[in-house]
This record gives sequence, structure tokens and C-alpha cells, in this order.
Amino acid sequence: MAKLYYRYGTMQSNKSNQIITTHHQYTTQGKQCLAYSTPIDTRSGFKKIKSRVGLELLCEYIHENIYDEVKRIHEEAKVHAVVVDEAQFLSRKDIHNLSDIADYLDIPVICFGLKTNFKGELFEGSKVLLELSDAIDELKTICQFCNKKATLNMRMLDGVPVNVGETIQMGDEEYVPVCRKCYKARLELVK
Ligand SMILES: Nc1ncnc2c1ncn2[C@@H]1O[C@H](COP(=O)(O)OP(=O)(O)O)[C@@H](O)[C@H]1O
Ligand SMILES: Cc1cn([C@H]2C[C@H](O)[C@@H](COP(=O)(O)O)O2)c(=O)[nH]c1=O
Ligand SMILES: [Zn+2]
Repeated sequence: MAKLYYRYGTMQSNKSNQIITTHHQYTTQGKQCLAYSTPIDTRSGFKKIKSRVGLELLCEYIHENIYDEVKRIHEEAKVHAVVVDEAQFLSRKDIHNLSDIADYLDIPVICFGLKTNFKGELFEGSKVLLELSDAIDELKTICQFCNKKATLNMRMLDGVPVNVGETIQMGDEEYVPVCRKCYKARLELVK
């Protein structure tokens, strides 16, 4: 039976790079792999996944009829895998639909995304993925301030760490990956 995978990490942990290389691994073997992201994050351009290394991949956006769409494509030509970027922004219903693709169409679904927001709290999509995924892997990078593994994302406003504001706010330089100790040295975690 196909699995629902969740590969999570902080910002800069190689998520977009890995989704693009995973897609490449399937397609260079002649295996159809469908790539999706969310319309929330348009930093890379319209319907595009872009990694910091410079790799780019065209994608579609997740929508409420995603299960029917993948089923229709799969009936025309076998789909070997579905890959999803920015999965933290998906709703509970979206993740349920993705799990149906694994369970009823027998197609592996590999989701990449952040675990927590800049306040250290789970995003909705991340929470449901942690609840439902068959396999969960952490992608790693290093804390901005020390040499430990980064586990949190710190939002910077004019170079100053902040822990208040809207949860969803696009950006690159506005965030840095940090370890818990370095986060606590600068900000209070939400209690
Ligand atoms: N010029 C470069 N050469 C090699 N690696 C790079 C370069 N620029 C960025 N990276 C690496 O790319 C990774 C971030 O890639 P990306 O997939 O965009 O991250 P994420 O999607 O998790 O935010 C980091 O590990 C960073 O070190
Ligand atoms: C921590 C955090 C991040 N975001 C946004 C910022 C970026 O646009 C994306 C994540 O991009 P990645 O490089 O692919 O990891 O999410 C946000 O809106 N709120 C947050 O708390
Ligand atoms: Zn640190």
C-alpha cells in the first residue's frame, strides 16, 4: 500500500531542493510524478517551485478536488508519485484528500513543509501531517547563532527578532533557522 510521507524542516533545510530532485528522479526514469504547491506562497512565481540553489519546477496548486484530478490523470497514464511543497499551508481537508490518494489510488504522496511557525506553534497542515503520515522525516540545517541543529524559525523585523504578528507572512530574509536555546535567548516561546 502506498504511503503518505511528511518531510519537514525549518526554513533553509533543503525542502524545495529535495522536492525538485525527487521529482527529477521519477521523471528521468519515465515515471509520471505530479508536483503541487499552494497559491499562498508565490515568491517563486506563478505555479513554480524554486530552491535557493536555483533549481526550478513547474507545479499546479492544491485545490479541493485534488483527489478527482489525480484519479483522472492516473486513469489516463499511471501516476507514480505526487509531491507537495509548502504543505504547512494546507487545510485538514486537503491533507485528508492527499491521504485518500495514497490509500485509494495507491500512489505515494510526499509532502514537504515547515513544522512550526515563528512562534513555535504547529501550522494546521503540519499538525494533520504529523497525525496522519505513515513516514515522517526531518530535514536538517544549522542554527544561525550556534552550531546546533535548527528546530525553530525566527522572524526578524528590521534585524530584530519578533514573536508577534500574523502567522502567515511570506519572506526569505525575514526568517532565520535557530535552535531552541538560541530562540529562548532572544525571545519568549508562546506559553
Ligand atoms: N549557492 C549554493 N550552493 C550550495 N548550496 C546552497 C547554495 N545556496 C543555498 N544553498 C543551500 O540550499 C539549502 C536551502 O534550500 P531550499 O531547498 O531552498 O530550502 P527550503 O525550501 O527548506 O527553505 C540550504 O541548505 C543552503 O545551504
Ligand atoms: C516560519 C514562517 C514562515 N512563513 C513563510 C515564509 C516563507 O514564505 C514560507 C516558507 O518557505 P520555505 O523557504 O519553503 O520554507 O513560509 C510564514 O508565513 N510564517 C512563518 O511563521
Ligand atoms: Zn543555536
